[in-house]
Amino acid sequence: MNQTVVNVKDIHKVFGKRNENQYHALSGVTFDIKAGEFVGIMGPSGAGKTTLLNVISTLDKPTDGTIEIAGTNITSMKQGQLADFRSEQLGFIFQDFNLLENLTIYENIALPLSLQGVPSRKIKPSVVEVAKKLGIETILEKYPVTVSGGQKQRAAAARALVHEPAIILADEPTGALDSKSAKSLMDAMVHLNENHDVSIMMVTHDPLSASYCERILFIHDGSLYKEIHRDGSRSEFHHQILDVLADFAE
Ligand SMILES: Nc1ncnc2c1ncn2[C@@H]1O[C@H](COP(=O)(O)OP(=O)(O)OP(=O)(O)O)[C@@H](O)[C@H]1O
Repeated sequence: MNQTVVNVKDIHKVFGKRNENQYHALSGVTFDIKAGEFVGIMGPSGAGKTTLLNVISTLDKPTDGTIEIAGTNITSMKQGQLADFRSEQLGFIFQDFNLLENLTIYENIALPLSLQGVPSRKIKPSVVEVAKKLGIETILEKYPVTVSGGQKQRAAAARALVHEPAIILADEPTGALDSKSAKSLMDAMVHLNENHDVSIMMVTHDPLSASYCERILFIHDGSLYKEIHRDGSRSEFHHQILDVLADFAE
């Protein structure tokens, strides 16, 4: 049986103080992500996707409910412990790459390990290995400004992966990429997921990027609206996704 990497149980998030205008951004969301799964989170604007990602990322606390990541209950952890947990167990990929411009691609990828105090002789093999997995081993000495958007996002993916986190959390990773770079990033993510057993949770608005996932959770008005699995081809799954999104437009 597959191990559970993320267990989200009856999560609520209420913004605003009691007696004021309160907003229920999440209302009882429950789901699991198993080790080695590639799960997409979709839903209309304002549905609660970013709020969900923030509470799973430990960047915000749910008002109620529990979240376990790699067997640890993060909802009961203190701030200091959370920072350590985040840097050891989570890998992040954002829309805008967040690479440091004055560091080389190599130094950017090495950053999570440098911050953890890993000696540099141990860092090098890890950086080279992850760069090979993402096909960017030839640009390691370059600076971000000199490489393409697609290469920057692969470097960001390598940085998210170098410390072997329990899960990669991606927020609109293809949002700033042209369609060719987006396709090659999604191919790279599928390769990591299928050949290296990397668990990924990705929030996206883009049905084509989402079609690379194995399973999509649709959030609507702070609740889980629907869940679909990919059984056939990617193009069939793409159509299934578009059908669910059409429900929201009605
Ligand atoms: N700090 C906050 N204070 C009050 N309301 C908030 C706060 N953060 C988010 N919200 C509200 O919670 C709801 C869910 O927001 P969220 O950003 O999670 O949606 P989303 O699905 O990620 O939307 P988008 O696709 O537009 O990014 C929105 O109505 C938003 O206005």
